[in-house]
Amino acid sequence: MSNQQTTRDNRERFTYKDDDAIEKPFNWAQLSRLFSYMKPYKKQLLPVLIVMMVLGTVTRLAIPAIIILAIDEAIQPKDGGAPSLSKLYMYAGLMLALYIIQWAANTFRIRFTNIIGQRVIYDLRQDLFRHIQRLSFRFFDKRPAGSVLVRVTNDVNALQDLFTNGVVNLLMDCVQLVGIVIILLVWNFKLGAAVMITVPLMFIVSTALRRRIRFAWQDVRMKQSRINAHLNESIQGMRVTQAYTQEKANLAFFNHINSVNIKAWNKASALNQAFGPIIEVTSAIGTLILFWYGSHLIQSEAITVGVLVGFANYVGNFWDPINRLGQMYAQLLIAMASSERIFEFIDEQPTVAELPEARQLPAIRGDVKFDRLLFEYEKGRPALKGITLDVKAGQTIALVGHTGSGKSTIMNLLCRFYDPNEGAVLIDGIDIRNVSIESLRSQVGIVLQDTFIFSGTIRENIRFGRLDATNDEIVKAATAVDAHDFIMSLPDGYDTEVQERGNILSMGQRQLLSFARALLADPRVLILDEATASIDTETELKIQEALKTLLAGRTSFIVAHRLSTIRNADRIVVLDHGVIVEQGTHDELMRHGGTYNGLIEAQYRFLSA
Ligand SMILES: Nc1ncnc2c1ncn2[C@@H]1O[C@H](COP(=O)(O)OP(=O)(O)OP(=O)(O)O)[C@@H](O)[C@H]1O
Repeated sequence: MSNQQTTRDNRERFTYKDDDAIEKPFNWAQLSRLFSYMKPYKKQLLPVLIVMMVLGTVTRLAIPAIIILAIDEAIQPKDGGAPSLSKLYMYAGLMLALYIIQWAANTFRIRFTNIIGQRVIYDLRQDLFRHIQRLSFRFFDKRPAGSVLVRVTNDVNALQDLFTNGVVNLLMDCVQLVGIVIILLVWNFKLGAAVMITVPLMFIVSTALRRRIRFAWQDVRMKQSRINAHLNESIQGMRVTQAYTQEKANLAFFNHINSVNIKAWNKASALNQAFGPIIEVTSAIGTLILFWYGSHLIQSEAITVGVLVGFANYVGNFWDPINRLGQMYAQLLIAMASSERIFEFIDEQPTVAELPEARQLPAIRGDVKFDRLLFEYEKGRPALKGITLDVKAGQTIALVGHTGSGKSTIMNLLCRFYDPNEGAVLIDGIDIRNVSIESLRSQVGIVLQDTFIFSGTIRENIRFGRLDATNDEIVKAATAVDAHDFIMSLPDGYDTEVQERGNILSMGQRQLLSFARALLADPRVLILDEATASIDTETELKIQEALKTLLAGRTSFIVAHRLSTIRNADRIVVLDHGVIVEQGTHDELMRHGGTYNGLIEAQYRFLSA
């Protein structure tokens, strides 16, 4: 294979779906929704802001006026009198005072808006996380974890500048601009209008550029989002990458997306910088007009030198906010794009919704009935095709069948991670769609094959089953499933810190922890997805014993892989392509000589091969 070929393959190694480009620059409804997050702080924010903004703006606008007075009354008095040093000192003192007030007002405003801005960001992130936690499995099925992560981190961060100083600066710049325009026009209408004649010109020239800047930043955001999604996936899949020694190939792909990102960034920032010269040229033209036309007016004694100097000062101040507004425009666009992505998540409704009139599921006995369940994850591909099963409280049911036959799906419906397309799941005769999700899941426990261990101590990981459990109860639960000894052999016993996904624990140990967790939760109905990984015989025995303790007195459904578990079940339900094909005890099914018999014989053949 040629080198070139390899590079091309690497570029196409992973595919990430780009977000759609946003055509409209502004969506006012969305902007107002974004600003509604500032509402709770309105009362706190407004009075302080108004005072600080007025102080900042008035002092800034007053300084050139004092310069005019200093020239026209102290340095070269209009009435032809002698220059006055004492007056000059007075004006200088006044200017110094104004500068100090301006500095104090601005410093206070910036600190204050930073604090409020951070609170708004906090609220937004909190809102987003609260909502994401409510979303159903279907939502997560469709998206890589990385893309969800990026919205809670990067997209919310992108709003930071806007909320901390952006909005206030925008307001101040607008007020300052309007103030300068009014002052210039009132002071000398002709000169004012002449100086500002270049403004519409600048807007026309920059229109095309603004559009290009907008698309360029959008492109940068997409490229960054791709990097984030890939990074997340790479870190999560690091073991597989290293096991298959794919580091070099992955690096080549990363290099590709990384350099594409840099190119996009360079392009956008070059376009952004082109905005500066446009403003500089227009401001230079404005200044030329000012001095050319202003000196005419001085000659005809229509204005004084002081007025010309004051005008020059105001005109200088006039272009600063325009320049900042240009930059602010890019910031606003980024904020718009990010808020659209954030609101898309916030507007996503959980597909498994709680009825408004949902009642609490009373303490249950544990009778479970699946009534003619039909279910499909994707339209046209049914995963369950009419499942009916009646289970009495306290029974243990083993679900067996080929991979993809629908075992986990039945369990997903019992926990209400999804709702069936047709049919119903009843617990003690109550349709689980009519009760609150919390009251259901607090009585239906699930132990997954891939035990999830969170960062924290072993104790806290077990306590996950019931947050108000005492330390004694935790030890009791761990002892009951025979996890106590191994926990005590860890460096800090129950206080040993385990990292995300429990990397320091073995598979068997993780399973025992998850049993302890479930035992602590003490649900009436227990679902257990048995691990397929083979473990040593001693641990296997331990797990079987622990299982007995865990299952005692509960209605249990086990997606079973071990013959020992299957044999101990009250009933074995055999699934095939979303249909129950057989059910009965081990002996009955073996005698029957059907699918189950085939599965068991295949397992024996495999074990003795
Ligand atoms: N989140 C999902 N989105 C779309 N299809 C899915 C999803 N989960 C499962 N399926 C499909 O539904 C069918 C049943 O899957 P299910 O996970 O219930 O099988 P299973 O019997 O538990 O398999 P295994 O023993 O391999 O865990 C399969 O065809 C599978 O491809």
